[in-house]
Amino acid sequence: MSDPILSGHQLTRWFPGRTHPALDGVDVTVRPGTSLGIVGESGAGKSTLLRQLLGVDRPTSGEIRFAGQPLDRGRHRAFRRQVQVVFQDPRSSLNPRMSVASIVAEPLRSLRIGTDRAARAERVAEVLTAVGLRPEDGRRYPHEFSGGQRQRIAIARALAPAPRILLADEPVSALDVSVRLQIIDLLKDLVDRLGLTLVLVSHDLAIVSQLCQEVLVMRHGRVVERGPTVDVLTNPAAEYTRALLAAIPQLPLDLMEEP
Ligand SMILES: Nc1ncnc2c1ncn2[C@@H]1O[C@H](COP(=O)(O)OP(=O)(O)OP(=O)(O)O)[C@@H](O)[C@H]1O
Repeated sequence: MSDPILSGHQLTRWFPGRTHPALDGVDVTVRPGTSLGIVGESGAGKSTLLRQLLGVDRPTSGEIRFAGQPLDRGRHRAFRRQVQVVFQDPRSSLNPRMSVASIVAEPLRSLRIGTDRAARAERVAEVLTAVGLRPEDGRRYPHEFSGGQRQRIAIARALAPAPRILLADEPVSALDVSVRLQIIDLLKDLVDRLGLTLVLVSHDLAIVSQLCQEVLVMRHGRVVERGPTVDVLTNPAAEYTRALLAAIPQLPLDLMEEP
């Protein structure tokens, strides 16, 4: 088995004024080329865990390691290039005053990738095409796009610096039901095509079952169950997982296939 690319060891996170920790001794291991889903109800600690893996929030105790090294000095350039994120709501994550091309090029500028404007413009056109938009869409502004297209723009921005790891926090839950499947299919396709490592937070086990090989079930800041998604969904060990499963109207038909 390959070494983890990203891992968290005994992560605990207390927020001031709270009587319980948001994370309580969580271990998580992400191996290159795999996909991990983090599920649980609202308040379980999923987003807090993702923010730790992204290095934007520090654990009260415990350690994040990236490529075998502790991330204790903060997010160094290689980390910021290789670990990118897509958030839930593209409306608030895209600056309305910037053109799509500027938005997508932003990580290239801040990470000083690409020597000149022409090289950056070429990369922007490339990633817009990869997410199903047109290079000329770069001249337009976020409000001119639908919710699903705006999430495609956010995904293009995340892909621009050619990351190895894509973190996604509820990437389809702000979208109309009709476009959710399109974005799930796009993520699936990109992960396969680019060999990305995916860590996906979702309250929805059905979405995790479509995108992730492994799943980690959280409750009250702790991991209650983990394992291959197919095993956890077809034969859940924890009562809590069974309750989450019972809340899904119908599991996808392809559940038994490898995602
Ligand atoms: N900045 C903060 N200050 C205080 N408490 C916080 C903060 N961020 C999160 N919490 C608390 O930590 C706990 C875990 O929150 P978190 O957002 O990680 O859960 P979640 O599983 O992602 O839920 P949701 O699906 O609702 O986002 C909750 O009790 C939440 O209120």
